[in-house]
Formats: sequence, C-alpha cells, structure tokens
Amino acid sequence: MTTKSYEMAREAFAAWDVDTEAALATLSTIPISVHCWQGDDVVGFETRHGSSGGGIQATGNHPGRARTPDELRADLEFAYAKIPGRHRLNLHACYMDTDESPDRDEIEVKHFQPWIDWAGDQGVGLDFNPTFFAHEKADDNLTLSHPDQGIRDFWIEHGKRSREIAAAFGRAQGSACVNNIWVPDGSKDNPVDRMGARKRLETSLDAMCAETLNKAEMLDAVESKLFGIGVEAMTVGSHEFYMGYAIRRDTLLCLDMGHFHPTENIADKLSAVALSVDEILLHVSRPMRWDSDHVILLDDSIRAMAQELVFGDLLGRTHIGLDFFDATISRTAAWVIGVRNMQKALLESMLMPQARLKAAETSLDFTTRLMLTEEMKDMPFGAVWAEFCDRMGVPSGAPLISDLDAYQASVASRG
Ligand SMILES: C[C@H](O)[C@H](O)[C@@H](O)C(=O)CO
Ligand SMILES: [Mn+2]
Repeated sequence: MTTKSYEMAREAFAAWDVDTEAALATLSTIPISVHCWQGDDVVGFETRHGSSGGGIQATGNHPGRARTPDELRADLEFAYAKIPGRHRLNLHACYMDTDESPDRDEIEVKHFQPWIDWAGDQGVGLDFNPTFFAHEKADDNLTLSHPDQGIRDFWIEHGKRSREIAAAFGRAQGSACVNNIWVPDGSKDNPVDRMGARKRLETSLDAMCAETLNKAEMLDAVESKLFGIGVEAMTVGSHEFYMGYAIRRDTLLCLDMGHFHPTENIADKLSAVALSVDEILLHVSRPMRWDSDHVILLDDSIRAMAQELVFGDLLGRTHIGLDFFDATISRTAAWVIGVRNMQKALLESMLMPQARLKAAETSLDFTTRLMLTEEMKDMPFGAVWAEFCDRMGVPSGAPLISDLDAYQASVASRG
C-alpha cells in the first residue's frame, strides 16, 4: 500500500509534469555492478602474494574483513538484501575460489566455478577484471608495458585467460560480462621514453585481445588513470591513451571518477566520450585530494554524473560500476550506502523536469533554468525513494541502520 507521503510527493512532482511511477519503473531496471574488493580491502583469495599493490591501498582496520570466498559471499548476500533492485557483482581475478594455486597465467574457468554457481543461484550477473597488481611480476609497477618481453608475455597470458573466463561468465548468465582492464604501469620519476612504453602497452593489449569473442558474452573495457602512488610522473595508460585505444579497437572506455585531476568534472566527460565510443563503463568513486576511493556520498559529483546519464540518454549504453574501498567502517555498510546513493542520484535525476530545463536552456533562458534547478531542491525526493525501498522489500531509515549494525556485530569477531 502506498503511503500518504508518497501520494503527496507524486502529486507535487506531477505539478511539474514529472511522472514518479515512470521513474520508479526505470530505476528498478538499472543494475549497479558491486565491486567485490570493498569486502576484503582488495586482498583477494590467492595463496601466493606479491608485494606490489599497484598504487592502490585500502586504509583502516575495522573488524569483519571477509577472509574467504564463503565469507565474502555471505556479506554480499546481506548487502544485496538491503539494496533495492537486482544488481551485479564485479569480481577480480585474484578472488578465485579453488583449492589449487594457479599463477595468474594459469587461471581457468574452473577456478571460478563456485562464483558462477553462486551467481546463478542468486540471480546476480557477474563482471570481471584481470588482476595486474599484487604479484611479484608487477613489482616494478610495470606489466603489459614492461621492457622485458617475458614479463609482458606472462601478463598477456593472464589477460587472455581473463577474457575467456569473462566470456564463460557471460554464457552462463545470459548477459555480457564486462571485462575491465586496468594496469598500474607507470613511472615514479620523469621517463625519457614515454613513446616506447605506450607502444609496448598497445602491442600487448592487441596481443591479449586478438581473439574476437562474442560481444553478447564478453565486453572489453579499458580504464585510464592520471597517476598513482609510486607512478607520479607518468601512467602509461593515461586518458588520452585509452580514449584513442577504445575508439581504434572498439572497446568500452572506463571512466573512474578518481582517475582525473581533482578539478576536472568527470560528469562532463560522459557526453563527450559517448560521441566516440559505443559503450561506457563507470567506476563511481569519491576521490579526496587523490584517488582515495572513499565511499560515494549523495553529493554534487554523483548527482552531476547521474544527471548526465539520464539527461544525455546514456543509461542504455553505460555500465555503472562502483570503485571504492574503506576499511575504517563496516564493509557491508559501505556497499549498501554506496549503491543506494548511486540509485538515489539516478532517481533524483529522473525526477527533474528535464523537458522544461532543456527548453529553458535552448531558448537561452538561463534565469528559468537556474530557478528550476534551485526550486527542485525543495522537492520531496525522499518520499519517492522510501516508496521504492518499500515496494522492493528493503528497509530504509532506522530499521536499515539497525540491520547494518546487527550484521556488523555478527562478523566483528572474524580474525
Ligand atoms: C581494484 C580495481 O581494479 C582498481 O580499483 C582499479 O579499477 C582502479 O581504479 C585503480 O586505481
Ligand atoms: Mn577503478
């Protein structure tokens, strides 16, 4: 039964020609790809470990880190139950679930079979990522662009196998698995041969992706980065590098909100790159002074991103993934808060009087545009969101907080 506050909200939005029912129906169809690595601080489940973190690091020591695939799956099941709608899981190769100890160039579909089975049972679609960090052969902060052909070949093989695993995920689940390629390669100090490094990266990517796989099963994406810890002077896979690569090789382009200069508006990039690539992958994140990967808030940067997706009609060709990892708070709460904030931002954008705003802009009536956007801030979005949660059978408000607290208490004794 709909609440009185929702009925009032529905009428308030209708007065601006906004259909809340249509917005709720659309929101229920948008999957968010939930990143597995928030659950265990990007550690993974391999038995062999290297020292290289690739310049990414989860900080904090909150109790409850998932130590096994079973613990991670239990945490995910809890989190999904507190998030309205049906969503996906973004799995990294280092989260294999097997008694064997394959090196990265030896991974096979069988090492991920428990994830495929679980995802099928849960109705969760899987996305995938080769893992080019946390390995002794990545300790130079160079992988696919390493000057040593042997090291490049090792990582090319890892990438090939990852694509096959992603395709197997896609076949099993009946929807394309996005296979996102991020390599940490870069240079701490000023390099003298940027061109050499970039040519090597391009050649390696080409070798890795040489086999044409069915796009209905697997979609390659490439993720750029401005800089990382230890690679301050140059990242080989910069934005310009991958933008060009994605266009030349017809892959998805991944835009991570933490991978640009802090003054850049990442939302502004969506419409620009959408004219050159068919599909986009987003890593929605919250950089604070650097690529710190804080849990996303319902803040202006997320709202702007969501508004571009909705107003630019980009939802149909954008895969929304999250990328943050905070180990100072409950990891399950971090997932729930982050995914819900992304959904809230999308809902708010869908509830904007888009036609009126665009008409004002087209007629150069910037006063009306400004008045409208500011008036909208007083609209009862919360009542529509609460209705969505209610219809989807998930709690919000105080009951949600007590569920999150109770689950955290139940995992706090993990060693
Ligand atoms: C674990 C992910 O692959 C990683 O966060 C990557 O997407 C990235 O953003 C590195 O900074
Ligand atoms: Mn990322």
